[in-house]
Amino acid sequence: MGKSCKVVLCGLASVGKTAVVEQLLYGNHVAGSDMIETLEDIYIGSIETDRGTREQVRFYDTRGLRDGVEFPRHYYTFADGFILVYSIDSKESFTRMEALKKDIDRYRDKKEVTIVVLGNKLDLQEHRCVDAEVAQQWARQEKVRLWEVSAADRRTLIEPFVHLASKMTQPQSKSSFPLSRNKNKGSGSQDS
Ligand SMILES: Nc1nc2c(ncn2[C@@H]2O[C@H](COP(=O)(O)OP(=O)(O)OP(=O)(O)O)[C@@H](O)[C@H]2O)c(=O)[nH]1
Repeated sequence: MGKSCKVVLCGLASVGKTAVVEQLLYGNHVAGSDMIETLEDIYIGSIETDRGTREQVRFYDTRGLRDGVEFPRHYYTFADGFILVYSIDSKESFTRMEALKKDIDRYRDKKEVTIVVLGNKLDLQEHRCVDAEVAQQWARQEKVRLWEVSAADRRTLIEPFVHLASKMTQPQSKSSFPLSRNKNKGSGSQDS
């Protein structure tokens, strides 16, 4: 088991942040169940990576953003990863998520954080307000991965969380230290 990574879940209120993390870890969220407003909850999970290792992840489920509620700045600097959640039936939640991504880029002082975006409530197709292709195009521009998921269907959550855990714990490539013990010039390579 490697080091524990810190992942912050954030987004507009009621988009399903708690539902997503509880469905992933416990498999017991029933969509539409009574909601309890989160202040901050911490979940510890063991997530499998695409290398077959298991990594311990601390999920910080944050207070949902509402009018007049700013996302606390300290999260920007201490997280190793972010899960930005919007709901496909709410354009406002997408706009708020975009603003969060901008603020992460502006305020994080770590060189690298992994960001995964979830368009939740995929089961509410008939109420869709955020176009899937427009969302994917935005994600490509921002160089982040985006999945549409439903907290009601745990299978939709596996791929994004495996991706997140794998990226956050990716071993440093040897080639990122190009000149150590190597007298040949120009032998370095760039991380993709
Ligand atoms: N249909 C449907 N409902 C969902 C889904 N995910 C969450 N919900 C419902 O949406 C409501 C809000 O879910 P929460 O998980 O409490 O949302 P949250 O973002 O954690 O809310 P705050 O803590 O207030 O920010 C609850 O009634 C959930 O059951 C989903 O994928 N589909």
